[in-house]
Amino acid sequence: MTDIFEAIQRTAKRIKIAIDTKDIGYSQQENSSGETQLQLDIKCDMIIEEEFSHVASIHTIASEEKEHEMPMHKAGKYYIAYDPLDGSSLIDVNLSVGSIFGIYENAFGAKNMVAACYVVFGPRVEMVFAHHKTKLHLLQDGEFEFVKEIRLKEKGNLNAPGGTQQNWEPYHKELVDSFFSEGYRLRYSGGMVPDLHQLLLKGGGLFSYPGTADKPEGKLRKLFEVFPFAFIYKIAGGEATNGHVDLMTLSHKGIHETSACFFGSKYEIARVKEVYAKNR
Ligand SMILES: O=P(O)(O)OC[C@H]1O[C@](O)(COP(=O)(O)O)[C@@H](O)[C@@H]1O
Ligand SMILES: [Mg+2]
Ligand SMILES: [Mg+2]
Repeated sequence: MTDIFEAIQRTAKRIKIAIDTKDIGYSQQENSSGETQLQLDIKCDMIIEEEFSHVASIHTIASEEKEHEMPMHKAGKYYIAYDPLDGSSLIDVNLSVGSIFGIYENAFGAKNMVAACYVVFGPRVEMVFAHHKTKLHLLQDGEFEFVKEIRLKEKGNLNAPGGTQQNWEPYHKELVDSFFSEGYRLRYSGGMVPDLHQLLLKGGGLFSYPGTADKPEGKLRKLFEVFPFAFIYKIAGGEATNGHVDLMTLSHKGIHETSACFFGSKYEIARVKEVYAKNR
């Protein structure tokens, strides 16, 4: 696992340079989710593919920017699914973006996840790696330094509601509004990495990306967005659900499948489950 941890650190340093210097124009290509890829999405994907190709323990990779899985080393046991540049549409307005990694053993699938990691590219570069604990690292003078273990409180005070409100179910709107009525404050940038990072570091709250009339299974992709954050939140003492069941119990069809998702501290997720149970 240390070899993977170090490879991710190398990708983070190279992606930081790419973000700072690379032309951010659009490519002519779309990814498997039908989104036009930025030159930078493709560049970051190539950086990660290249760094992982040197790590013998990696068997196969899957990327948001690649249609199919890509085999790497036959003798390796880890399967890594990653989103090379999450929130890339925020680059041109200079908001924070990130990279997300789900690390699976023997095959892709929530039940096989053994570690997860994300890197936030904001005013500073930070990396959160969850294995047996959820640990924060900060890039300083070219090296990542351990900062602290992250633990969520039982209840937070931030609310990050994703999805097109016009298409929310009425009970979902009531749920979101009820947190605001309780004094929760709105925090939503449109980048799941900085939005979920903020909740983790400020003690908790709720991030939701529900199923809606236009996107019944939500927008966020299971293998490289939903499962990694579900794993990270659970190790940090929080919870993650699709409204009905723990996200880590879900199966997946294909590497780009999406799921409705809610991440938060225990109090908020219990409320989500209560409301969704009544509206099945
Ligand atoms: O604009 P919306 O519908 O709120 O969606 C925001 C979500 O989409 C994403 O940008 C999707 O990720 P990509 O940028 O990697 O496609 C998440 O980071 C974010 O939480
Ligand atoms: Mg993404
Ligand atoms: Mg992306």
